[in-house]
Order: sequence, then C-alpha cells, then structure tokens
Amino acid sequence: MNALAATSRNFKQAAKLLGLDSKLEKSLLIPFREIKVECTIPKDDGTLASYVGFRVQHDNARGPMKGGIRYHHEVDPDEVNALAQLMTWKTAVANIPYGGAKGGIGCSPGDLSISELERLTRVFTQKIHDLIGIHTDVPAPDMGTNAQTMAWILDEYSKFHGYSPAVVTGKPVDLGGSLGRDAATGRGVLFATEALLAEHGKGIAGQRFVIQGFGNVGSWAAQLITEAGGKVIAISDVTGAVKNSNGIDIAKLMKHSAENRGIKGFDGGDAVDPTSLLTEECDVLIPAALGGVINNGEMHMFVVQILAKKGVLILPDILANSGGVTVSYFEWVQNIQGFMWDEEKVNRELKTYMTRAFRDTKEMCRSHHCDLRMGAFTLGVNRVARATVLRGWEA
Ligand SMILES: NC(=O)C1=CN([C@@H]2O[C@H](COP(=O)(O)OP(=O)(O)OC[C@H]3O[C@@H](n4cnc5c(N)ncnc54)[C@H](O)[C@@H]3O)[C@@H](O)[C@H]2O)C=CC1
Ligand SMILES: O=C(O)CCC(=O)C(=O)O
Repeated sequence: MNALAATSRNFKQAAKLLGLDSKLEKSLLIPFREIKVECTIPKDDGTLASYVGFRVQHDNARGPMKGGIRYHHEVDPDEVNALAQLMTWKTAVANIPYGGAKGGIGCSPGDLSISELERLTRVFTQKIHDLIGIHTDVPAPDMGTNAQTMAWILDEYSKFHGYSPAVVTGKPVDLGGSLGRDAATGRGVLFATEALLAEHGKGIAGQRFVIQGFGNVGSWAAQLITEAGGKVIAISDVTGAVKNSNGIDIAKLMKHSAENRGIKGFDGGDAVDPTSLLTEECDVLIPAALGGVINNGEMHMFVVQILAKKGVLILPDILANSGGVTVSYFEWVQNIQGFMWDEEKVNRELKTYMTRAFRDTKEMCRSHHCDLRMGAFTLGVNRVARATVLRGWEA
C-alpha cells in the first residue's frame, strides 16, 4: 500500500467514526493546490541539470499551510500529497493554528555540492515564491534539508517580498530561528512517550528503547531518553545497526557517527542486521528513519501481527512527531512578535502542547472506542471539519 492510500484509508476510517457528511468528507481529501516545477541549474562542472520540485498545499481551514520540504531521490507527487494531508491532521492534533502542506525536490542531496544545493534551492524558491508566505504557506526543513536550506529560501523570498523571517521555520538561530527547534521533534517523542508510559504507571527511567534512524529525530530522542534514565539498547541507521543490552553510550555514538558518517564500525556494542531491529525485544520501539517502514506491504503485516500479539501500543506518528511543527509554530510566533523566547520556555511550552495532544487523543479513544491511531485521526479530522463548516464550505 502506498503512502497516499494508507493515509487516505486512515482518514476515511476516522470520517466514518465521526459520522462526517459524505460531501464534506470528499472535499477534505482534495488538496487545495498541487504545484510542480522544473528547477534547472548549472552544475559546478558547467553542465545543466534539471530537478522536479513539488509543493502540495492540502488544507488551510485552520490557518496558513505548514510543512517541510524534503530533498530525496524518491520524492514523488503521491508521497508529497500524502505527507501534506498528514500535516493537516498533525497540526490539528497539536492544536496549532495551521493547515497542512509538504514539498520536495527529487534529488540526492549527498551527490550535490553546497553551491549546487544553494542554486537549486534558490531556483525552487523563485518558482514558488508567489504561492508561499507568512499567512499562506510556511515551509520548514525535512529529510535532506536543514537550517541552511531555510536561510537560502528566506533570502530568495525576501528579494521579492522584503525581509520576511516568518516565511520559513527551522532557520538558523542567527536569522530568527527558535532555540530548541533542532531538538524539538526528538524532545516531543520523549514527552509523548512519557505521557503514554505514565498511563501505565511507568516512567522513562529503566525502560529499554530501540531506535531506528540516527539522524535529527533519532539522535535527539536517544540523547534525551538517556538523560531521562532510559536505556537505549539498539540503534540503526542507513549504514548499519548496533546492539548493547547494557545500554549504548550515546555521546560516544554521536562522535563516531559524525566522524564516520554513520553507525557502521561503532565498537560500543555488537553489530547486528538492521532489519532485525524492528523485532528486537524492548519496551519502546521508536521508528525514526524513513516514513512507511511499518506501513509497507509485507513488512506492515509482519510487524503489525507480531506487535498485536504482544499487546503493543502504537503511538501514531501524527502525534508522536508533532513536536517539530509545534516548535516551528513557536518560531513563527516569535518572528511575528519580534520577541525571542529562551530555550527553557520553548521546552516547557512544548511539553504542555505534547501532553495536551496526548490527553485529547485519549479522550477521542474513549468517546469513539478506538485505538490511539484512530484517536489521533478522529481528533485531527474533527477539528479541521469543524473549522471548514464554520467558515461556510458549501457557500
Ligand atoms: N526532523 C523533523 O523535525 C521531523 C522529522 N519527521 C520524520 O522523522 C523521520 C526522520 O527524520 P530526520 O531525523 O529529520 O531525518 P534525517 O535525515 O536527519 O535522519 C534519517 C535517519 O534515518 C536513517 N535511515 C535511512 N534509511 C534507513 C533504513 N532503511 N534503516 C535504518 N535507518 C535508516 C538515516 O541513516 C538517518 O540516520 C522522517 O521520516 C521525517 O519525515 C517528522 C516530523 C518532524
Ligand atoms: O516544522 C515544520 O513546520 C514541518 C515539520 C514537518 O514537515 C513534519 O512535521 O512532518
């Protein structure tokens, strides 16, 4: 099942549970706008190269559309469409005043030089600058992009519209980025996990964690979980996987990974097959690599069957990873107010938002007799549907 089919299936199930009007249901699935642009740039060797860029703006009933821009060779319109739709439900679950969007360029960022990446980002921005904006659509980093990418977008956009720091989030702090944004998604994963464990009378301390992916989200989650007393016993990335039942030394792994561009060769545990990681014995499994690892075909059936048999609870991604977009919202608010928060305030507010999103999700589980995934979807879809109706969608 592809990403769009899986996302739409969850939406339809939520719409049914909520008893949504069929016309409203249909209209909520249709994206507001789908943009596709050719981005042609001179390469460093003087040849020309062309890349396809996408921005799907799914829904703006609750506010400006919001979502990351990813650079990845597998970016395709269906996937971007699904991710844009997920952003709509995610911002509603987090109860931040945004709709949903997502973008991407089909390229392998690792094969491009910094100046090629800059040229590509500037050309992409030139092509979409009239369709994004502080109160229209606010991009952010995603896989393969980072704070520097946002700085280039901000600079290029500002050439057309005047200096506009709030047009992107996830910027460098020197350009109005928020303190705490870098760690926000990993920290949000920690807070959401804490809220779930607390329901069962447990805390992070003493639990065994397995983490798939050691990039921004996985590495911050690993550091913060370790600080909170949790034991990270296995981690993988695209280069390999390591296991140590006494707990992996995360600071040492961070250093190794930075110096060797990955986990492979780390001597602080046993090297294991990365595919065995998802079924490793543990208390909490955090998938923080590519999307769809537990949603795709056979792997999905295999993992879900094993997890269900073991009575495992699944914290849905639109709740668990909403910390990133929540702190993006704080960044946007700070830019608009022209007032910078200290990091303690950012983290404190993030905890409040994550804990509230978990509590509201549980309330939907209780009122609609469903699991956490459907609890989050019904919560998000219901908030967007209410806003849509209030704005007079049939007019
Ligand atoms: N960074 C953010 O603020 C947010 C990220 N996410 C999602 O979280 C996930 C991770 O994002 P980031 O950490 O930002 O990306 P990243 O690019 O920094 O890290 C991705 C990690 O996954 C690893 N990886 C890739 N393929 C793998 C495989 N087959 N097996 C094991 N590891 C593999 C990579 O080696 C890398 O360590 C993505 O799905 C992203 O869309 C969601 C919300 C916000
Ligand atoms: O920080 C943001 O605005 C976007 C984050 C994002 O793309 C995501 O949550 O998947």
